[in-house]
Amino acid sequence: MSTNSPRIGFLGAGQMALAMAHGFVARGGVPAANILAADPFEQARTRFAKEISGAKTTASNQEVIDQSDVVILAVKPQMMADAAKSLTKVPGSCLLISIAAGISLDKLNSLFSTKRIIRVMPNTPCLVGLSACAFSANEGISDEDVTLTKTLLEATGIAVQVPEKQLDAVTGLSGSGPAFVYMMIEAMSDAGVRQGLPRAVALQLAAQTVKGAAEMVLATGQHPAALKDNVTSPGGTTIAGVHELEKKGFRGAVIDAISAAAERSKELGQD
Ligand SMILES: NC(=O)C1=CN([C@@H]2O[C@H](COP(=O)(O)OP(=O)(O)OC[C@H]3O[C@@H](n4cnc5c(N)ncnc54)[C@H](O)[C@@H]3O)[C@@H](O)[C@H]2O)C=CC1
Ligand SMILES: O=C(O)[C@@H]1CCC=N1
Repeated sequence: MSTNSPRIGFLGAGQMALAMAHGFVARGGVPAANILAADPFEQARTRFAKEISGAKTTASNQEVIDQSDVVILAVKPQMMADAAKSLTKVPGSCLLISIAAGISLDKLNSLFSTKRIIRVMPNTPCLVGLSACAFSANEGISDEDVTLTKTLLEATGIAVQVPEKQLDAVTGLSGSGPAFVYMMIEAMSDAGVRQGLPRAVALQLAAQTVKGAAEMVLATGQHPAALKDNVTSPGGTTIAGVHELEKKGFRGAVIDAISAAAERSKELGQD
């Protein structure tokens, strides 16, 4: 993307802005000099400038809007109205991309007085090029804006377009999902330690097992249940563990966790 690379701005220079900017520069061919991030907190600006070497920062949201072709709205949902109020005008030349959980396109249209807006739900693995992003575009958005958004997101991993009504479910599944998987990895490595493995060995084996199992699902296209059956020998070790997980309601707990996160996303949109 380096020739005619867009100038990319961020309102909010926190975790997600850093993860996405890193992906754009490392894998999207966006020159760091094309990135400008605004944040009211000096500490956040300093960290952003240090981690995205060559990027610029400012305390002024309007400066970002005026100097960018694409602006990622990367503030917490509760701060979105304040961020919008800090702007005098959003020029038509600027495409807005909101990554805030729960905030609908309708709400964003009214806050920012523009309809050139796309709503995205990314996740933190943007940082390592393995994000799972979904997005929905405002009615009337041009194909060029959709293609540009998809190209930028694909520099951080994968990007799928979904109807907006599915974005709360996406938020529960892949937006919040990394946290649930980290808990699983932590629990697996604790179990290894309990069985006598050194912590570093247990953690490495747990993380690689999750990565390898995920890759098997993606690379083979086989149903996870079939892949599970391949691991599960008659009268063997795996079925003993599967029985414990079923007794403890593992599937129900995962379904409830993702449903609770999706419900919270809906609530955030109504606040
Ligand atoms: N952390 C995650 O895993 C994910 C977060 N998101 C969404 O991304 C957004 C950002 O989340 P994080 O990066 O985790 O939060 P964060 O708290 O790390 O970053 C937000 C930044 O916004 C700044 N800020 C506050 N008020 C501002 C204003 N008026 N103008 C400009 N900047 C302002 C804060 O100082 C902070 O540095 C949220 O809306 C969240 O729903 C979406 C997907 C995943
Ligand atoms: O916890 C949150 O609200 C954000 C949105 C998705 C992941 N983190």
